Amino acid sequence: MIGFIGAGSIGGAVITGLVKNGFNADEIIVKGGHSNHANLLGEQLGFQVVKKVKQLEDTDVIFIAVGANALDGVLKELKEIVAGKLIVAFTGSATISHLKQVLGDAKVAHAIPNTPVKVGAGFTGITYSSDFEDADKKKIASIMGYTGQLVEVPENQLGILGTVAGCSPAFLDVFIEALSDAGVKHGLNRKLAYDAAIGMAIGASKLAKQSELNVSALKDEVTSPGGSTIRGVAALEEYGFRNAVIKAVDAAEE
Ligand SMILES: NC(=O)C1=CN([C@@H]2O[C@H](COP(=O)(O)OP(=O)(O)OC[C@H]3O[C@@H](n4cnc5c(N)ncnc54)[C@H](OP(=O)(O)O)[C@@H]3O)[C@@H](O)[C@H]2O)C=CC1
Ligand SMILES: O=C(O)[C@@H]1CCC=N1
Repeated sequence: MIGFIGAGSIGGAVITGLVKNGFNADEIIVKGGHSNHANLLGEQLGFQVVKKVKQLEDTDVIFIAVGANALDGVLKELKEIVAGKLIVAFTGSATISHLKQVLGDAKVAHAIPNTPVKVGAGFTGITYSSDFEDADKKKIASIMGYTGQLVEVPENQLGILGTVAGCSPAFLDVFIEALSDAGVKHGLNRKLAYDAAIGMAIGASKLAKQSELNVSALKDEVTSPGGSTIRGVAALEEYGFRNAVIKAVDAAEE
């Protein structure tokens, strides 16, 4: 059995990705928050929702998906049942040392998933406490594997990895929205403009993933000499697109 504390944006996305990709909903127990959100998701996906952290006693892995303001309250309750369990916190501000300090001897991990976990195409960075054994890591990997890729990194790289993979779905969504706005400005209807922009993002990402060429060379393949694309690339540079992306990551990191 696995447990979740919190089923908001990221908790809900991970749970949805698990269930939609074949993880048995009967093996999931969720401790919800103050709203009805966890109950509604539970009705949709078929997992059990409980009112107290203590009711997660029979689980062997617990994912914490609450925000920073609720973390310490949750950890305090968790301490009573933590023995022998693996604890994985998604809370952005959590650190291994803080989790260890409050939970004592528990094996803890800090992970930053991204919202594409919801469709099994996620990219999650994770850092484990030093007492995590290979079998423990395999157990977490076998669960998170339902939601996409899981990559272990040292704790000092988890923040930036979480920004590059975890915040950036919002950056890409803004790009897709802007591209579709431009299509509408030039006469496409909104649905076709979104279909084209999203279809391109999926296709170009798939090509970048599968091709032996790096993205710079893939860009070169699109930019015909004297053609329209290089003029668009030049305009992106003129308006500081590359720097805007770097500044967005800087801002998120701060
Ligand atoms: N959104 C994302 O893409 C990502 C978020 N994160 C991190 O995950 C954390 C949560 O973010 P996000 O999901 O966006 O935020 P949300 O506000 O969407 O979700 C937080 C959830 O926690 C629930 N909650 C609060 N207190 C408790 C409690 N005591 N017991 C059980 N549940 C509780 C809330 O339930 P209710 O509203 O019902 O009270 C809410 O559904 C943040 O620290 C964020 O940095 C990490 C990676 C990606
Ligand atoms: O905005 C946030 O705080 C979280 C962290 C990664 C994605 N969303």
